[in-house]
Amino acid sequence: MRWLLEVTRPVLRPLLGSVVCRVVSLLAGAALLALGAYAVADAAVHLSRTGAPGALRSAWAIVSAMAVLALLKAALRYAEQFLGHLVAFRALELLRAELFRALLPRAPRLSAGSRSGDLLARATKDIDRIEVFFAHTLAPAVSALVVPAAVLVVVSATTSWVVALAVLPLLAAQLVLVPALGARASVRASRAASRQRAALTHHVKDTVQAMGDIVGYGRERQRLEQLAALDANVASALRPSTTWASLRRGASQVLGLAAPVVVVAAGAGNVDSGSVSVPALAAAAAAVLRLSGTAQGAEALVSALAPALASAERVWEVVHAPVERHDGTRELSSGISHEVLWQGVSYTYPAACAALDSTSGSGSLGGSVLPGRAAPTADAGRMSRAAPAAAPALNDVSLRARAGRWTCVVGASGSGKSTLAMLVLRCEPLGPGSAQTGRVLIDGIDVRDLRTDSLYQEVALVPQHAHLFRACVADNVRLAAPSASDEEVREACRAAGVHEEVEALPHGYDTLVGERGETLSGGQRQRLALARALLARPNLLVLDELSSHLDPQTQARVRAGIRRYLPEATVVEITHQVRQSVQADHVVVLDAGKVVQEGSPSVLLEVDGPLRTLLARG
Ligand SMILES: Nc1ncnc2c1ncn2[C@@H]1O[C@H](COP(=O)(O)OP(=O)(O)OP(=O)(O)O)[C@@H](O)[C@H]1O
Repeated sequence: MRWLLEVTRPVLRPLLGSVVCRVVSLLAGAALLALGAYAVADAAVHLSRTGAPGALRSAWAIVSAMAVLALLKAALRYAEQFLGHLVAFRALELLRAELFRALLPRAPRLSAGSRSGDLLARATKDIDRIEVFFAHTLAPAVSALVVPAAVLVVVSATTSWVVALAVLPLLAAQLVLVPALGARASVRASRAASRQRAALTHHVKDTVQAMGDIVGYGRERQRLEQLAALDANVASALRPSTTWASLRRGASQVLGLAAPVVVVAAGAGNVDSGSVSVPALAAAAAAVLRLSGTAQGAEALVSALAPALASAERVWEVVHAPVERHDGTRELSSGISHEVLWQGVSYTYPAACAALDSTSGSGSLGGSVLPGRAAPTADAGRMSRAAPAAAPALNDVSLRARAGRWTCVVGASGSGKSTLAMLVLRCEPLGPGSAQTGRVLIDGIDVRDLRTDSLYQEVALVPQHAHLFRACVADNVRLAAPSASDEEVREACRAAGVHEEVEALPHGYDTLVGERGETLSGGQRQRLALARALLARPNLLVLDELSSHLDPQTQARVRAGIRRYLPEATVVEITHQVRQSVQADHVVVLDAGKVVQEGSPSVLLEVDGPLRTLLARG
């Protein structure tokens, strides 16, 4: 709560304005009802005493006063809603900015080790739910205290303190006892529901992304069943909260309706003795009746606050997740090609990450997203118990990629090639069970000691599955260098061997590539990602399976283009294409996380060793 108020400090003033408008509007509402009741009771008393209706003159005065009060109430209600929503949307903006600011120093590890659906749920739904706290909770809660107090003072002054005192316990119960009923259980249930909703979001996102496969393999029914199960989980997680909310609402209404009866009962004696008039008592009963809705704001506070706080907690977790590794302070010299040295490197993936990965396609039912944080759900507990200790992806690997040379790392699938590349850019996931020993050095500096901006300025990674944004081709390439001219973008695309294909698109470089580049072929996507990396003119280029979608001729053209564009850069290429690796300056063969052979390809091909075996396998 304190954190929420700190983040949203800039909106606290309009929030106060919204609270004041609500309080005055509710007081106007109570006065409106009281005035009406007073007028009716006065007329009834007059009728019973004289047998004739009251004077028209006072009726007009009362109707006019009521009209003014009604207009005032409407205007204030509008102002309250306007300010409340202004505050809410501005608060959402502040919270989203806070979340994204927190993600930056944790990226790219956070995305490498997290379930993106859960992260998405925190950034969208959870933050949206906090809106309730600002727009619909604070003002009602404050007015639930202030308005009854003010009304009781007026009741005491216009009738008797006995009447005010008699109704006080009912109001106190409505404001304090009722909201406390099941409050903790509601917060617990809301927390559980938030986690289940995140699992649901993740499942929906997975399903939408894999729609083609799901329909192709006829798995629609299973996916729908899993969706229904996740939906049922959300509902059952919410059940205690909704049950308590109904009980609170019922109790609050009973107390609210009992209050005017108590006013009448307590004031009857005073009426008999003549110290309180019937119209005054009727007005007091009406005002107290009007309070029942106001006091229900306290009960509504608990019902609305529980999910808002549970969501706030989930956002807080991301914002306050430890930055596992702080940025370094050293810089790489620019303008020279760099040497990379993996020195006795072993790396094991986080166990939870491996377990989550293995369940992601089957509608997994919860789990933590943050590397380094224990998953708080029962499911996640089950996962981590069930997760076997992961085998190291790299096992004491030592190798050197010489400055300005082209080094190819080859090996069977799963031998650890991509992991090797990931460690250079420090984007390996961290979390329980992850372990790295040894060092990765660029020009003799441990990559962990480097400043991130220096690392990313000098080193570019073209990953296996590069992300293309829903934007035009040119803007996708420009991600690496936003100020690059059209000609520079074209030049990078020429070097990546994709220029002609882009020109042939309906709008050339202005063609929208669709979500994740779905309107392009796999090979075109890869080469656009390469063009993006080239445009940054890195001095160390890491290519992860660049050629997997390319025919041998295109591969040769792309390799020549890279060399022409970056003649001095060090290139580390991770590839399955053993045949193409023989064109490199240096080849490293990995097997089960270990280097089993390395050297110049011409020398390696002369001996009957792992490279020749891989080559023979094709
Ligand atoms: N995010 C991850 N979480 C857990 N284990 C992982 C993760 N990524 C890779 N691994 C495991 O680490 C090992 C090495 O994987 P890596 O991707 O480095 O191999 P690779 O040689 O690049 O494979 P491929 O050629 O198929 O891409 C594999 O056993 C793989 O299952």
